[in-house]
Amino acid sequence: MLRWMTAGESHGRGLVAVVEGIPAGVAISTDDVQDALARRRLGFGRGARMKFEGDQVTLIGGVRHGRTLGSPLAIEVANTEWPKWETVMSPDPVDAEVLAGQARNAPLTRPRPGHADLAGMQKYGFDEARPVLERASARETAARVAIGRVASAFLAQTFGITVLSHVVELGTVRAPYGVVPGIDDLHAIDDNPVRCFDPAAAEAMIEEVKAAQKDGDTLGGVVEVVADGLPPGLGSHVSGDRRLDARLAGALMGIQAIKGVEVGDGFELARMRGSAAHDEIVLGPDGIGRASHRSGGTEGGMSVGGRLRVRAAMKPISTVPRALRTVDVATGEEAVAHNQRSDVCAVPAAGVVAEAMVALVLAEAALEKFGGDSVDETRRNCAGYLEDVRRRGLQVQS
Ligand SMILES: Cc1cc2nc3c(=O)[nH]c(=O)nc-3n(C[C@H](O)[C@H](O)[C@H](O)COP(=O)(O)O)c2cc1C
Ligand SMILES: C=C(O[C@@H]1CC(C(=O)O)=C[C@@H](OP(=O)(O)O)[C@H]1O)C(=O)O
Repeated sequence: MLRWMTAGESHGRGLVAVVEGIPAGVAISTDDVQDALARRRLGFGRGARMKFEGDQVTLIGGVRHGRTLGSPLAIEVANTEWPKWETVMSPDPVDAEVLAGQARNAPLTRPRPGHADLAGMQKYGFDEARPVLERASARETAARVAIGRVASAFLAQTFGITVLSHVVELGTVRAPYGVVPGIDDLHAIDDNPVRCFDPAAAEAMIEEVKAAQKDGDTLGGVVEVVADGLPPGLGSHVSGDRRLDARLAGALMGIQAIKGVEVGDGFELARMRGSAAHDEIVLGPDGIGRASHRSGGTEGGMSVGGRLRVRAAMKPISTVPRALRTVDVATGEEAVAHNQRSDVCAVPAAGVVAEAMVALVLAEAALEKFGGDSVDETRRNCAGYLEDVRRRGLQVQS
């Protein structure tokens, strides 16, 4: 069983993530996690905060001499900006007069449409948005990326699975539909400012971000996560909550601002006839397999083996510089939403977060299927299963 959790506020001392259930023997280092966090910070359109704030990784527990121990893994992502926020975000009580002198502590009473501000104030009984937005903020995704990096190391080292993402839509720009890059191409786009493999689309996406920024506006988009090398049989048809699709969708929808998920050709399939939509079953060189990959790699809530494709749609950033209408909850008067600064677009970063969530779900499903307390044991269990699949004349990679 794999379980995970994060804690920490956007302007707090730092974030903490704990993941339990990763087998012993996974090679992982502080640098690996630090590099994963650096990938999340990239992307054209992100705000000023990405430049001046730093993530400082400390592996607190669960790793010794570069290998996991099988015990809970705890990772701290400390925030280099903490000294500036130490008073405003102090966990301990602060003298009211001292707080009153802090400009950063000015009550945020003009909630932003589309953010968690107003709903959180309603639910938790706060008079202003700070106590809500501090946790709602996608800064928290740094902690998820940290443990996602451990999950992807486990997947790569145990099964040879690679999980990467690319941006398929940004604002109104769409990369050529249905063209899915190979894993090498996906590695190569890491340096691309919008993480889009199609040069013309990437160029248009950059222009679209510039135009939105000029207009004081924000953008969303769609990312696709590709996982290569899956064994068949992750997830199950037997109950809705065990379906791999359901778990992937839940994990991706759990990312801030993600409003839609599709597996494989998803919504496009809904517009096709059945004769064109399904992946026909054929005799391949290595046994019985599939002629196409429109399903995105799952049938009946189970991985079919090979490539998994899942997309997540991100709404435009809700802190719109050309601020939207709101009501000041302190005065009851119409106002414009508070807006200090914001990302214009964070779609490429959301792709990196989506990779982390997919890696965690796949690691969880793989451990359910194969068990094992060490990487060697999990690998052995998987090899025995795949041998049996092959013996029965079925392909292991569709
Ligand atoms: C990587 C990333 C960066 C984000 N950056 C911002 C931002 O700068 N400003 C903002 O208002 N929302 C930003 N968001 C979105 C908000 O966190 C999100 O809209 C908010 O938590 C409300 O949740 P909901 O959109 O799911 O309803 C970002 C989301 C992600 C995934
Ligand atoms: C700090 C991060 O993202 C933040 C996510 C975020 C939000 O509202 O979600 C709002 C912005 O912060 P602020 O409102 O303080 O400028 C982003 O910078 C990060 O991704 O590390």
